[in-house]
Amino acid sequence: MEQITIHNLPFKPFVTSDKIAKTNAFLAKRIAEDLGPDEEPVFVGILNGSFMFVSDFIRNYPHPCHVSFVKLSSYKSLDSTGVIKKLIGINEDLTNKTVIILEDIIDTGTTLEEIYRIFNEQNLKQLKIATLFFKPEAYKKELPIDYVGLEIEDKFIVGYGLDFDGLGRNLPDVYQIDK
Ligand SMILES: O=P(O)(O)OC[C@H]1O[C@H](OP(=O)(O)OP(=O)(O)O)[C@H](O)[C@@H]1O
Ligand code: HPA
Repeated sequence: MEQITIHNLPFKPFVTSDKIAKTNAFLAKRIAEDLGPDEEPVFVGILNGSFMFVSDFIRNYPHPCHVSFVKLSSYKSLDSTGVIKKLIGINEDLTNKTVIILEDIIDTGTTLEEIYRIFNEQNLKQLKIATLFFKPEAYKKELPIDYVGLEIEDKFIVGYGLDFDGLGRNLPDVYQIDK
């Protein structure tokens, strides 16, 4: 893998698609073991970034499950604006359901806070959070994160669904800003 340029900024290879695939399998196995075969969880992906993760993750999930998406948005560029908008919500009734949120990345935790606010209003059986990437040094909240794929340093990444100003989501591997 070579260094790449997106919007004039250099990015270096960081996590290969192979490592991502292994991490997905590990997360799905752990969640399946915790929930067991009869739970029928609703996996909820947070758009846009999570679309690739969700699609690969659920292929590794061995038991019956549902899949849905919500769209919230805060990031405009490299930094969070801190403003969250809920653009698409879930229509189905989640009362008494086990909901597992699937995030591509938890960074400052601003989005996660909003997720807890929205889903705690519904009378769920349980709410669990799974994220492929987590930046512990950037995380500013106390909210629990149940399943973490990979802990990473506090540097901007792109690829595998994650974008930098709209570009880079299609990259199968993940790249880290090189500066
Ligand atoms: O912990 P935080 O600091 O809130 O950052 C994490 C959020 O940022 C990204 O979404 P973004 O708002 O960029 O929207 P996108 O998924 O459409 O790219 C990512 O997909 C997470 O949802
Ligand atoms: O490092 C990141 N890359 C892309 N999107 C993001 N959203 C929060 N952190 C990131």
